[in-house]
Amino acid sequence: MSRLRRTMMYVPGHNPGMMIDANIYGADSIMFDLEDSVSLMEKDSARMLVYNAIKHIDYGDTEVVVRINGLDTPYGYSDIEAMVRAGIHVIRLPKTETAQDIWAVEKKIEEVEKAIGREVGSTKMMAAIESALGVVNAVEIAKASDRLIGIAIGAEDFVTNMKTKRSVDGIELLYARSQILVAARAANIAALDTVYSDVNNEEGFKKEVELIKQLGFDGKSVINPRQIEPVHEIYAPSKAEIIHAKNVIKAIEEAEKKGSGVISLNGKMIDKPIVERAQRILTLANIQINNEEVE
Ligand SMILES: CC(=O)SCCNC(=O)CCNC(=O)[C@H](O)C(C)(C)COP(=O)(O)OP(=O)(O)OC[C@H]1O[C@@H](n2cnc3c(N)ncnc32)[C@H](O)[C@@H]1OP(=O)(O)O
Ligand SMILES: O=C([O-])CC(=O)C(=O)O
Ligand SMILES: [Mg+2]
Repeated sequence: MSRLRRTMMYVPGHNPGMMIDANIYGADSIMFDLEDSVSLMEKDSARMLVYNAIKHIDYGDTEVVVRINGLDTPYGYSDIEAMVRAGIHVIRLPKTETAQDIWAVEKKIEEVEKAIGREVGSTKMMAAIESALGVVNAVEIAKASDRLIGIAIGAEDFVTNMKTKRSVDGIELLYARSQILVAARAANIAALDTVYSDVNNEEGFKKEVELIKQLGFDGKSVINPRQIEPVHEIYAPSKAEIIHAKNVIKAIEEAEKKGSGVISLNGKMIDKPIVERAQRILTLANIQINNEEVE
C-alpha cells in the first residue's frame, strides 16, 4: 500500500520547542524548514538543530521531510550534506524550475550517500514548483529522478511571480494546480497542494481542502497542527464509500476467477478504473478503520 500523504506539516527549523514533538499531532509527514521561515542570521544554527533532531529524536512512523535552501543560495549544498548525514527520509527542493535543478541536488545527495556508506537512492526527493517557469517545466521536473516521491505547488511565491495575489476561490491557481497534478500523475508520483496561511479561518481552509481533493491532490502542505484534522476528515471516505469499495473488490475478484475483467454490480458496470478507485478508497480508509468506528 502506498504511503498516505494527506498532510505535510511545516515546522520552522529554528524552533526546537516545535521540533521536539512535531509528530504528536498526527500529520502524515512533518517537514522541517530551513528555507523561508528561517532568517539569514539563523540558517547555520537551524541546520544544526534539524540535524540533531533527525539524528536523535524518534518520530515513529511519521515521514520526515526537510525543505532545504536552493542551490543558488550559500546554504543549499551544506543543507544537503547535513540532512543526508542525519538520515533524512525526503529532501524537498523549493522553487524548482527545471529538471537540471533536480539533477544538481541528486548529484550532491549521491556524493554524500557514497561518502557515508548510505545506500545510493535511499534518500528520496520532492520538488516544490513556485514560478511560471516551474509550471511550464512541471512534467520534466516530475520525471527527472527516480528519487522523486512527489511534487508540490508553493502558491505564495507563485502568485508573487504571476504579479497577483491569492483569492478566496483560488482561480489564480487553477492552471498551475492542474498542470502540477497532471505532471505528477504522468510520472506516477504524489501531488501536494500548497499552504493556507490564514490559520484562524477554518471555514476558508475547509473549502480549499474540498477543492483540492476534488481536483485530485493527494494532500496538502499545512503550517499549524489545527489544520491536520480537517484535512484527514475531508479525505476520509464515508462508510457507504467503503462498503461500496469492498463490494467492488469482491465482485471483480469473483469475475477474475471466472476469467472475466468486467462484471456488473447492482446494475452498474465494474471494470479496471472503477476497481482502481475502490482500491484508493480502501487505502484512504485504512487509518480510519484502524482508528475508529468503521467496521
Ligand atoms: C510561505 C511559506 O513558505 S509557508 C512555510 C513556512 N512557514 C512555517 O513553517 C510556519 C509554521 N507555523 C507556525 O510557525 C505557527 O503555526 C504560526 C506562526 C502560523 C501560528 O502560531 P501560533 O498562533 O502560536 O500557533 P498555535 O497557537 O495554534 O499553536 C498551538 C501549539 O502548536 C504548536 N505549533 C504551532 N505550529 C506548529 C508547527 N508548525 N509545528 C509544530 N508545532 C506547532 C505551538 O508551538 C503550540 O504548542 P504549545 O501548545 O505546546 O505551546
Ligand atoms: O509550500 C508552500 O505551499 C509554501 C511556499 O513555499 C509558498 O507558498 O511559496
Ligand atoms: Mg515558497
